[in-house]
Amino acid sequence: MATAVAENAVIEQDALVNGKSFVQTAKVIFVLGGPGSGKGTQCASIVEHFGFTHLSAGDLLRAEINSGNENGLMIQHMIKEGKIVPSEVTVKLLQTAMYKSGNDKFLIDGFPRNEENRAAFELVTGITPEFILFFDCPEEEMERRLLGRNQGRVDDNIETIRKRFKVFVDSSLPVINHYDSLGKVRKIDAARSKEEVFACVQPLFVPFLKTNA
Ligand SMILES: Nc1ncnc2c1ncn2[C@@H]1O[C@H](COP(=O)(O)OP(=O)(O)OP(=O)(O)O)[C@@H](O)[C@H]1O
Ligand SMILES: Nc1ccn([C@H]2C[C@H](O)[C@@H](COP(=O)(O)O)O2)c(=O)n1
Ligand SMILES: [Mg+2]
Repeated sequence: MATAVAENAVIEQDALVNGKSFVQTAKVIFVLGGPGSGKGTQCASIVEHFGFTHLSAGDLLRAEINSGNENGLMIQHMIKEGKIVPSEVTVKLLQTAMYKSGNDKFLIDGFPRNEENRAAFELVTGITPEFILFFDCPEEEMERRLLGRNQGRVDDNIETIRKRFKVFVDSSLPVINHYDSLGKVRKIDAARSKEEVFACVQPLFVPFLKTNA
């Protein structure tokens, strides 16, 4: 409870930065793609070259499990089952992380995962994404990568992986299609090497480099 109050204070305090609201200055790119398509891997390279803050919704939720917070057990269960955690939890975590970062350029990885995520983020933050970076990869390749990832994730087992694939097709692809209808999707063939994928990603971020002019 005390933590929630403190986090709200951070958000309210930071409503204006240099006379501009955070919403007016923040640049957000949603990074989407199936489980194992390489979102986290590519985000790490984008951060290195373009100074974005990388916020993985999955990582924030996993951190919450270990924080002793009241939602921890619920989140753990949802992740083990490959299900999507209620938006009010995830949006709050993202919002807090954005304000705390002090940055104004964000890669939001693995979010929005469904229509509820999308609508809640837009309603609560008022932020419209610059574009959606979509890593398109066949399931067989994603499955191979996830089974070889070896990071001790409770959801990197074949049973949960199959559930996550189904949730991606049923709930996440419609969100990508929604943004596509608005002309906001930048689709990348993610079935190639990490370097080849990044070579396609890089030009999309050049406009976000700060110039001295
Ligand atoms: N282009 C690639 N070629 C081969 N392996 C890759 C490629 N990109 C990432 N990987 C590997 O695949 C695994 C999954 O990558 P990563 O964690 O970036 O995927 P993700 O989309 O973030 O997955 P999740 O949705 O489960 O978090 C990692 O072990 C990573 O090293
Ligand atoms: N918007 C989100 C993002 C993630 N989760 C949960 C459910 C996912 O299977 C899990 C792992 O996410 P990943 O690290 O693969 O991006 O986290 C969610 O509920 N809502
Ligand atoms: Mg990831």
